[in-house]
Amino acid sequence: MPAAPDPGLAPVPPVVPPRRAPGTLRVALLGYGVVGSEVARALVEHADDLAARAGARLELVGVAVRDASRPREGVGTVVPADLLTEDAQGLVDRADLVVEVMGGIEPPRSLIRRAIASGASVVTANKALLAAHGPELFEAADAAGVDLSFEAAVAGAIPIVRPVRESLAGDHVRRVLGIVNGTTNYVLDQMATYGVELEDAVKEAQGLGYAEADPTADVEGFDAAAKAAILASLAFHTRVSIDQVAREGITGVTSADVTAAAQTGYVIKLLAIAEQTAEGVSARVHPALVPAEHPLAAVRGAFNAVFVEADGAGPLMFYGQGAGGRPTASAVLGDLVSAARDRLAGGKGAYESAYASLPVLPADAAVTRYQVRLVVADRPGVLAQVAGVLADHGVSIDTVRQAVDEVPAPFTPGDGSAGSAHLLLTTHAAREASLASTVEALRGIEPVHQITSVLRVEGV
Ligand SMILES: NC(=O)c1ccc[n+]([C@@H]2O[C@H](COP(=O)([O-])OP(=O)(O)OC[C@H]3O[C@@H](n4cnc5c(N)ncnc54)[C@H](O)[C@@H]3O)[C@@H](O)[C@H]2O)c1
Ligand SMILES: N[C@@H](CCO)C(=O)O
Ligand code: NA
Repeated sequence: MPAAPDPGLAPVPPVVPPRRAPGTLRVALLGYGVVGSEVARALVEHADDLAARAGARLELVGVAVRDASRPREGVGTVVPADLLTEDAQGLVDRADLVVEVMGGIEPPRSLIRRAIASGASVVTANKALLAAHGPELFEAADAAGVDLSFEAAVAGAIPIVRPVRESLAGDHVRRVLGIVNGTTNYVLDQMATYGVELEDAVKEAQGLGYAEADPTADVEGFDAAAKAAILASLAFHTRVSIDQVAREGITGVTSADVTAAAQTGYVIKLLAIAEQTAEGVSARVHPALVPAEHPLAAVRGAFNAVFVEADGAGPLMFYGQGAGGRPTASAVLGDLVSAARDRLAGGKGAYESAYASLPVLPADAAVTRYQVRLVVADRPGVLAQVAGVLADHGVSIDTVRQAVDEVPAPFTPGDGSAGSAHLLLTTHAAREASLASTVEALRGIEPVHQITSVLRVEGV
């Protein structure tokens, strides 16, 4: 009788069927601007590495632009000129993977739907589109069994979508505080560091390729609001759209505010905030005072950072470049390689979960602390009168400072009239609605000459 085979050497049947021979996946690129040109460059220049990582060659089969005859850097040298086309639909129809870096709602929305319907996976950097029409696109991608990936849409190069969606899928996220717009962080930093005026700093940010085509989207907080909606949806497994995000941009921030913040131990940042409370989810974007010692205060220039607080993990901070062609292309290419791998493995990757269906709270339900600067008559009893107004509205004072010699202008920008004093009140946490009515009431009392600024305080 032959000896029984040694179980240690017995052939083990393959559990996973062998992968099909590496082939080629056709990549359509929609848009050849700041981001698209860098994606195209990498696809051409790093083709061998990308093929080895993806498991198939990622062949750039076309680049959709508005005007294919216009000369463009890299076209004819890095990227063959005959790849440029004005027929985006025709290009989508002959692709396995579609990269949308055009921006705007249409035609990207229709093109992405068309790609999904034809069985292609999609990578997009388009936060405006996802924040407005994400659910319909995710549902279509789920139904078609294809990926719709968007790491570049939130905080550019920083891996944040994947960590929140996948690495934290077993935890309970409570709060996300993000500096998610490079342009406004650059502007506020230039104002704080060099005393540059807001408009001049915006022009510089445009020149550096950080700003959206219409920089109002950055300065007025729309771009950050789109990212807040996406982050809130991911973090809380629910759906939040951009029109549910309370939004205030940085145009009301003066150089006096920036200087006063520095003098009182704060930095002004435009924050995207997503929070879950017992009542639901709140998402908002506004300038805020961040304590100088908070990690977000150290985020300079056009850099982005997202601070996440989760029950199990505790505080986490994700930091890096949130804008610019190459950084953003890095996130797009990471998604592209993942989508290619998923496709070769015969399925789709991680998908969005919105099972929680949480109510999204109105703007005036947000609870935070405030710093109010005001100019009042300098006479006995005024402080008590001001404190009384706050008490009447259920807003509790944490600290009061009166401007004295060691805190010179611009902490004291008042009306310059004799006999006025400059107060700085910091409150305990209060509802936005209570604070708004408090400020209204303060404006109505005689000893208050001027309310110089009202800023929310976050990260304390
Ligand atoms: N620039 C950044 O730092 C950055 C960072 C993250 C995300 N994004 C997002 O990436 C996307 C692209 O941004 P960008 O800065 O590269 O923009 P861009 O304006 O520099 O480039 C857009 C490109 O799309 C093309 N295009 C636009 N509409 C078209 C149409 N209807 N038909 C054919 N082509 C069209 C333009 O010709 C151009 O080539 C946007 O969604 C943006 O929000 C940009
Ligand atoms: N305009 C955006 C680009 C990145 O989404 C910014 O300034 O951050
Ligand atoms: Na990102």
